Amino acid sequence: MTEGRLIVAIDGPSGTGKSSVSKEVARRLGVGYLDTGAMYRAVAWWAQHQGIDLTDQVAVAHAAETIPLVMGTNPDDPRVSVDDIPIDQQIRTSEISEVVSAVATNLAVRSTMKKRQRQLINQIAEATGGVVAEGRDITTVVAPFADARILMTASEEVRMGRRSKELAVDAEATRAQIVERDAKDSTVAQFLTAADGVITIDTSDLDFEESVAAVLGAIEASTSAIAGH
Ligand SMILES: Nc1ncnc2c1ncn2[C@@H]1O[C@H](COP(=O)(O)OP(=O)(O)OP(=O)(O)O)[C@@H](O)[C@H]1O
Ligand SMILES: Nc1ccn([C@H]2C[C@H](O)[C@@H](COP(=O)(O)O)O2)c(=O)n1
Repeated sequence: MTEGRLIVAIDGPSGTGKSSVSKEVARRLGVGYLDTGAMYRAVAWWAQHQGIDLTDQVAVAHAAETIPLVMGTNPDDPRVSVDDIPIDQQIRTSEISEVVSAVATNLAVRSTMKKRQRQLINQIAEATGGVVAEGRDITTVVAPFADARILMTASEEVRMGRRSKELAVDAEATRAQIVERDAKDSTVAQFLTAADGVITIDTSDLDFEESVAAVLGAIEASTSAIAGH
């Protein structure tokens, strides 16, 4: 740990429970939280709001550089706003879920996001004593220096079940979206298998509380290993 600041990086495919588990872990540790997927969603929403065609890579990259985005980092209320407009609901619509990969696979956008996310991680850790940051490339690209690096996985069936329960829709209706999005996103980020030094937690047979306990255990193991070094 750097000067008493705890940085936790969590990656994994869609629907594994990264956001809900990360928020709870941040709450229990009394540190901040960063949802990096929400940042890609915000860029997609902002670009569309400005009439930009998401296949126009240069215009979308410019939108990512200039977006007046403010990320809430309180795990109890991680509000996302653009130009002072709260957009939490707008960015989680199925319309945005369907198009967000076009933004997330734009390499110029990823480069801008990496800088912003790394800056935010350091600022949040400075302000609250630590941060739990989650996404697809946090353990590998954005914060490979994190004190604990975790890949959360779950079988496709379990992930679809969790997502469809949450959205109150048929599991089959979510299959195509989840599978297609992960396939596209995994062309630019490694979140299907763990990189060296990253601890894998398979939550397929774990309930929510057990998943939180497993992540807290992995953080404890990683930080003890660093302290004993
Ligand atoms: N271990 C678990 N057991 C049962 N349900 C869980 C578990 N973990 C998370 N859930 C539920 O699964 C749903 C999906 O979780 P969440 O949105 O946190 O996933 P995610 O990995 O962040 O997905 P995405 O990357 O698509 O945003 C939520 O309703 C959450 O409460
Ligand atoms: N670090 C990240 C975070 C997210 N993404 C992509 C993956 C999704 O297509 C999109 C939204 O993420 P979600 O809110 O569903 O977790 O952003 C990424 O490429 N890198």
